[in-house]
Amino acid sequence: MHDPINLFNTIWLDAKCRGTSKHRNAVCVSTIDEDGYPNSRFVDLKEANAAGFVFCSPLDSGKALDICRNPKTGITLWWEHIATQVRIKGLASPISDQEAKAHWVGRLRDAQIATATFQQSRPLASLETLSEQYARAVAASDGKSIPRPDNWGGFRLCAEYIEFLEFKENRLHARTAYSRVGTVWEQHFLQP
Ligand SMILES: Cc1cc2nc3c(=O)[nH]c(=O)nc-3n(C[C@H](O)[C@H](O)[C@H](O)COP(=O)(O)O)c2cc1C
Repeated sequence: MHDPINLFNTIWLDAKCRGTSKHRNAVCVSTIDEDGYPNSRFVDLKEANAAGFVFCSPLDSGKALDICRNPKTGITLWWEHIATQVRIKGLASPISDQEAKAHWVGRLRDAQIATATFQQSRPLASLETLSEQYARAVAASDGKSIPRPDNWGGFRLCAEYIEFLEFKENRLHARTAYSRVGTVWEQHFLQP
C-alpha cells in the first residue's frame, strides 16, 4: 500500500515542476475560531514528511490563536493540472525555534520586510498607510539583514487523515482515504 505522505510528496513535486499556478505551494489551512466557526485561509506549505505538514506564520495571528485554543486543523488543496483534491486533518503544534530560523532565512527579502513591518490581522487605518509604512521600512533596512521577529514561527500539522480525490468529468471521482492507526496507515475507498 502507498504511504499517503510519500504519495503527497510525489504529486506535490510534480505540481511544482509541471503546474502552471504561480503559487504552487499554496494550501488552504482551516482552523476553528473562538466562536466555533471554521476559519480558512491560504498559506505556503513549506514541507511535508512523516512528522507532518509545515507552514509559517506570525505566532499571534488569527490562525495561531485558533490553533493554540484548538489544535484540530485541516489542510485542503486542489491541483488543477492533475485534477486532484487532497484533504488532510490532524493536530497542529508549533515548530521549534531552530526550524523557524531556517524558514526565515529562506524567505525573500521583500517578504521578510513585510512580515517584520506589519502585525498580521490587526486593524489598519487605510491602504495608503500600508504602502507608506512599507516604503519607510524598505528605506530603513537598506543593505541590512532583516532579523526574524520574535513572534514569527510556524506550525506542523501531524496528519491523522489524508484523502486524495481524483476528479472525473463523469463525476465518478476516485476517492482514496488513509487513516492513521497507531504507526500504520489504513487505506479505504469512498463513494464519490
Ligand atoms: C497564496 C497565498 C499564500 C499565503 N501564504 C501565507 C503564509 O505562508 N503565511 C501566512 O501567515 N499568511 C499567508 N498568506 C496570507 C493568509 O491567507 C492570511 O491572510 C493571513 O495569514 C492572516 O490570516 P489569519 O488572520 O487567519 O492568521 C497567504 C495568502 C495567499 C493568498
